[in-house]
Amino acid sequence: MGYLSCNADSSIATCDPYNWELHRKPKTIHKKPFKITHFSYSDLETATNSFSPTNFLGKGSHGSVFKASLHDGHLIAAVKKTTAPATVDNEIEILSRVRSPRLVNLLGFSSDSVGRKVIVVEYMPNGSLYEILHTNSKPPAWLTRVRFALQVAKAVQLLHLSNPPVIHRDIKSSNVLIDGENNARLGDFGLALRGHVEDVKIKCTPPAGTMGYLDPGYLAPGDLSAKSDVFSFGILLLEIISGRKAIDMKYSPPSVVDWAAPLIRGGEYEAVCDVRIGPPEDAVVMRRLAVVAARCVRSTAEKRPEMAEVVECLKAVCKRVSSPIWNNFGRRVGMGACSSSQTVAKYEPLDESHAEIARTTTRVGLRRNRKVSSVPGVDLPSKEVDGLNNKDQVGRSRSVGSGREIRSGPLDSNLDGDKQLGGVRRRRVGSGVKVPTVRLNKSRSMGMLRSSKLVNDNGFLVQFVKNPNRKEKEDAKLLVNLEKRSPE
Ligand SMILES: Nc1ncnc2c1ncn2[C@@H]1O[C@H](COP(=O)(O)OP(=O)(O)OP(=O)(O)O)[C@@H](O)[C@H]1O
Repeated sequence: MGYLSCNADSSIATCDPYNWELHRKPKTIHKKPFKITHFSYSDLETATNSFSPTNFLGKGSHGSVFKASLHDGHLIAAVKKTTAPATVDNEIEILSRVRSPRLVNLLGFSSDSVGRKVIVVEYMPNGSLYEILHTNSKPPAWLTRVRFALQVAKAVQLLHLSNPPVIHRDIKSSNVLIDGENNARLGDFGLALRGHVEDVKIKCTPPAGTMGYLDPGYLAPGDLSAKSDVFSFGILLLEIISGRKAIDMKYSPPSVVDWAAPLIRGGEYEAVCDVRIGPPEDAVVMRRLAVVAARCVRSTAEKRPEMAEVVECLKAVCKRVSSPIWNNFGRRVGMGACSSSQTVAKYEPLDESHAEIARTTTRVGLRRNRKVSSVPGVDLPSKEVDGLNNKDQVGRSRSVGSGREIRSGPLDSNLDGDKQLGGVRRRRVGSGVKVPTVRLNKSRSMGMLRSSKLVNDNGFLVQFVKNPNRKEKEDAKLLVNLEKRSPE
């Protein structure tokens, strides 16, 4: 069973955005129907200077993206040429049914002389969140980070509230693009699935995603739920807070969740903030961001919050960051309040030596995240996770960049530095909760890493409320509220 595929022409012909019902319509949905254009390929060739290097915007795991100037320069678009036709069909099918200012929207499509489809989407002139966080010389300030986090959370919420829901399956910083008004938008729907989790289509689609962001509990088609997106969003949030990549071999542990989870659990919220900008002035901001990220990456999917809850939490955080004077009024009286812009300026990049010292010292190399995707024809496990044994398999497709095959045999796991190869096994941990442990081989295991401590303690929030004296009342209330909605 492979990617979802559909005939683009027919999917577009039958597409009607008015039928895109939502359980609860977020304000961001466009009410008007939108037009998907079938561009002539020669027009796209002209618009991209024959897909010339000067128009090249970037390369992903399935193809390249070019800037196109259409309609006499009145429409600037991005044209994606891909080597994986199924992902294009899927992206066209899904994006023709949903549209929002929070998404990189579909403008149209075309086919070359041999029938390979290309997809035309809105052009995002300000790069990706990955670049902003990891390659730009000036790291973004807290307000920018929180805004981006909120905007992505809204995008994911919108997808999950659609009817039928859309599960993106590939939320990561390189799929968050920044538009001309400096707003974050979620793009790349090549792996997205539209439907209810009990639908045969979803039940038959092998797991896919990107190493480092992939829900460790998503091992078989039947494991998929919107909570897998919540997990990936949690990793993205940790990345936004810390400025660390989802997986970075410069650090030990390389996985951002394995590094951040114990710190957050121990109440060391500021330890996970990006050392280049220091913690936000308002300590509550850091605490809330860390708590919500930690909840999103909980190993038990049911215990993760819904995106609606994450959105509400981030909205509140956004308010606090954008109005620091009001929020910190009590604290600042007598200390001299500073303006919002001053607050931001205070945490602009520290000098390089400071940042260097503050970083973890175990640097062993650099590695980009890899996309793993469904492989047609892979023999999938029929049993539930509880019954996984050595014969169970999850298909993995080619890795990004390296062009090497990722094992499609039994998964190897790497937990607590365990480097053994082998099949899927189970571990019983402190809380008595059974957790499937998946072995990845040494060089490819990072995406499946997770904190055993996180599992052992069976959740962060229990830890947080152990020492209520150290927390502000308001935070305690927040945690209790969050926990109530996601009972143990
Ligand atoms: N709409 C767009 N506007 C501007 N640049 C874009 C747009 N879409 C993609 N890009 C650029 O092209 C690059 C490749 O995008 P693509 O979606 O193919 O892959 P990716 O998300 O980086 O990786 P992967 O394929 O593994 O998800 C992006 O990193 C980005 O720099």
